[in-house]
Amino acid sequence: MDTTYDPALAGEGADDGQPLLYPRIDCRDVSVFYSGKQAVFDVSLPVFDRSVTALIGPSGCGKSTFLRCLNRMNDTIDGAKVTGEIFMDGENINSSHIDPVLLRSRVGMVFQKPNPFPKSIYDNIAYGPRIHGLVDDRQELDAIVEKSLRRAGLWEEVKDRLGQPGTSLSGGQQQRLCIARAIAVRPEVILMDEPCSSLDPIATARIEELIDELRKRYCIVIVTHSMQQAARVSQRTAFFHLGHLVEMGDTDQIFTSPRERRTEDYITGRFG
Ligand SMILES: Nc1ncnc2c1ncn2[C@@H]1O[C@H](COP(=O)(O)OP(=O)(O)OP(=O)(O)O)[C@@H](O)[C@H]1O
Repeated sequence: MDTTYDPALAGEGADDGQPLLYPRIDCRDVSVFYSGKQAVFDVSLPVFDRSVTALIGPSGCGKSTFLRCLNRMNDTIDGAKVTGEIFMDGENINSSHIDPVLLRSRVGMVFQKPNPFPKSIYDNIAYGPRIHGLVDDRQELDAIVEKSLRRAGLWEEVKDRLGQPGTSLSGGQQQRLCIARAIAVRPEVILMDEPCSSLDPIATARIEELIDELRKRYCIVIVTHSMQQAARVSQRTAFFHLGHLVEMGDTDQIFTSPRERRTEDYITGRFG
């Protein structure tokens, strides 16, 4: 499928029966500094809707730092400064009138290590919809909890133990719980920072299947150390090196015929 970025198509549906593919997020000249030291350099890239974008590159190249720009998580880091523009549905998310807490409900995040709240399975999911005022009564809340757990592929495993602590689940189940928690507040975008790095191969395969299912509804951006994972789950791949975006393209193209020598060297294991 051709996903070449065309600003003229932004916000328009495809007319060929293919999934809607337009930039949900458009990053322009994004740089990040930690206490004045630059970690990300002038990165411009589109992030398409209803698809998975993988950020790959050697350790320390700025993948996680860049990911955190997309929901302003760098705001929470002392000394971090972000410049450039990030448009989401045409609005610059760094504008002073954007409420970062609301933004983070639209742009959910799943971390490396599953981090369920010290609450029941039910309350892990119910917490977000409650504080964001998304529900009027218990019935509606029950429905959101069930729907989110179903979408995260966890419902059948936990429906009879919703009152038990989220931390009583296995690592893979906890990660699916965290994904369900992100989904519960009806995000448009889901950011995942190495979501499988603490999981065994079976739990990893389960999360990868889930990501593939979720991409039909959401815009997903994933940081991964695993090139195999990027190749399996993503449709677009961005390769970072030393804080620079070296190359971005359709995942097939990046892995079979990269344009840049540095990308080729990385994916063929010559460095990294
Ligand atoms: N909170 C921070 N304070 C200061 N420097 C930071 C901070 N977080 C990251 N950095 C620096 O920014 C650069 C990019 O780090 P980042 O974690 O984004 O890279 P990464 O590609 O995600 O690495 P990894 O794959 O190892 O997780 C590194 O030089 C790192 O040391």
